Amino acid sequence: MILEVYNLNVIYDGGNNRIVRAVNDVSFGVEKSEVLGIIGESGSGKSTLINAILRAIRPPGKVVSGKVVFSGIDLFAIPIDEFRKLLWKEISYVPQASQNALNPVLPVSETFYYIAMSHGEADKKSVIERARELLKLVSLDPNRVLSMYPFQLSGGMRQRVMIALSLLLNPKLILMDEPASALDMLNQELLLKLIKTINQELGITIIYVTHDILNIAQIANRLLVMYKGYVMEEGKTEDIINNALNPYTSLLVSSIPSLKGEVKIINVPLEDPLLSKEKGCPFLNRCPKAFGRCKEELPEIRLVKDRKVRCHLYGFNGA
Ligand SMILES: Nc1ncnc2c1ncn2[C@@H]1O[C@H](COP(=O)(O)OP(=O)(O)OP(=O)(O)O)[C@@H](O)[C@H]1O
Repeated sequence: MILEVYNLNVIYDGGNNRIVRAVNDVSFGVEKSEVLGIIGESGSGKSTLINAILRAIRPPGKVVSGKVVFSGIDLFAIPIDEFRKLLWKEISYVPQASQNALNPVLPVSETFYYIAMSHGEADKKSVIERARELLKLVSLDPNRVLSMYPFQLSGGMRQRVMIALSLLLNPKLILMDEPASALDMLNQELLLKLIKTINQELGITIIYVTHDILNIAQIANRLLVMYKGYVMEEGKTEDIINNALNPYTSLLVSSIPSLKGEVKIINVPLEDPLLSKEKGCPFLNRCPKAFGRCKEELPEIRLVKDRKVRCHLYGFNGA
């Protein structure tokens, strides 16, 4: 395993007992060289989970408990400056609003150099040489792009520059938070192809966070399905797409028109964020299969063959 997350709990404390439990007892592992897709609708805690792994939760947010281990290193236990040394070099991050993440007053070449320099790579010539290679890899023309400022690049180009930047110091793991969300269809397709190349040809492990199951199903080896901060199901992409076990996952899968031939309209209003520790299943109010026990008891995560699922339908002897 390159990354292991154990029993992670993150809250946002809004005062007056308004506590949002954004990440609830989340545990999972990521194998070296795989693409893990983390999927869930808006507000399910995906970004909070990624930010927690990156030690980037700020007040009113708080990591209440949990442990994250990267290549044997306990990420929460090391001093923050040791942790920062791992960023870009070992773990890179492509943020959700990646289009706005580039420094607006620096040309692209200086951004590459700044990041390399802040990690001890002082030879500008070799940094720019590497930047050229990477820009070519992401299908951009280095002769044009290196001297351009972010405002001169289109959204799709900026996104690709960010991905090139994330590769600059040869990381082993890249965390991507909704990288395709602001792109048009064509750019989304190009991005997915690029992520496949990065994973398969460079052997880099990727965690890809999204609400778009159609996109993620094309590139992820495994999926982790989140709802209201809970992991509802985890398994191989193929198994989940062909035979979702949790009713929430079924709902997500049935929204893929090209795979299932129909689009189900979910006409149940979205719920408020989770404000208190719930008694029953987090999906109770929207679940077509809910029964008595679902109201009373939060289902545990159970192993069903090689799948993990949180649902009382699978509560007895892993049946
Ligand atoms: N700074 C904050 N203060 C209070 N609550 C927050 C804060 N950030 C996130 N939350 C809440 O935490 C929960 C999880 O949010 P999060 O952004 O992690 O979800 P998400 O799945 O990434 O959603 P999206 O795809 O919209 O980014 C939501 O209920 C959200 O309202």
